Amino acid sequence: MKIINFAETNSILNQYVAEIRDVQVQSDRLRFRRNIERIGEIMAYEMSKDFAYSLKNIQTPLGIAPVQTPDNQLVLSTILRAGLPFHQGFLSYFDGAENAFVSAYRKYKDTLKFDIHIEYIASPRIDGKTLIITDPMLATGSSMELSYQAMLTKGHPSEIHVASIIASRQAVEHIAETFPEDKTTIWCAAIDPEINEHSYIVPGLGDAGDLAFGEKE
Ligand SMILES: O=P(O)(O)OC[C@H]1O[C@H](OP(=O)(O)OP(=O)(O)O)[C@H](O)[C@@H]1O
Ligand SMILES: O=c1cc[nH]c(=O)[nH]1
Ligand SMILES: [Mg+2]
Repeated sequence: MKIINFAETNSILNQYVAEIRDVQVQSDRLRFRRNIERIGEIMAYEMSKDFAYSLKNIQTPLGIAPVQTPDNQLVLSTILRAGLPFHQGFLSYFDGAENAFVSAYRKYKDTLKFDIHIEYIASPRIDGKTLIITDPMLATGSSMELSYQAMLTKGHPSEIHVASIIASRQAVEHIAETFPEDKTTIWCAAIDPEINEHSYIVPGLGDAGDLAFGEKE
């Protein structure tokens, strides 16, 4: 399994990651969502370098221009709700992609224990396609794993890209154990060392869904 961690390279992306983590800045919801979207845009651009390309001859008003363009059939899937602005960032670049949406939420049994519930999936067939699953937070990795299992009811992709912004070390290990080794790549902007007793990433950024859209009751 390939793991691409953008924190290992200095780029402007680090500024956006710093802002979504920063308690003084992250409460500006518009900026929070836009930063997540911008990280999605940059990640999409970097990911596009991994696709398969072929030469097309493009008719311009003055002649024929040879251009290498990607041939992958993309399915851009996200996990509601925090995934929405991240998904939008990818979609701004991969505008021809098909889209899938999965709902996954933590149903608490008490303050510490919870199950992940998947209640909604809207997806095209994914057989032989490049599946990109976006979710800004990978804490335990369970939402990502169960969403992927739900996507498999729609077929088998030829390759899988798991895209997150902040992943815990534990989640990266969990994805490595539960996704097909030979066709999965994990893309993230940071790998944080731990999760706490509430399964929140530390230092992380807090609750991405609440920061983007407001607290749930
Ligand atoms: O790796 P896990 O331990 O499964 O946790 C990560 C999940 O938690 C967040 O969603 P959340 O459940 O907070 O829902 P929300 O997007 O509606 O806020 C996040 O967007 C992931 O989907
Ligand atoms: O740290 C975490 C864990 C789950 N969901 C979040 O939004 N943040
Ligand atoms: Mg949340």
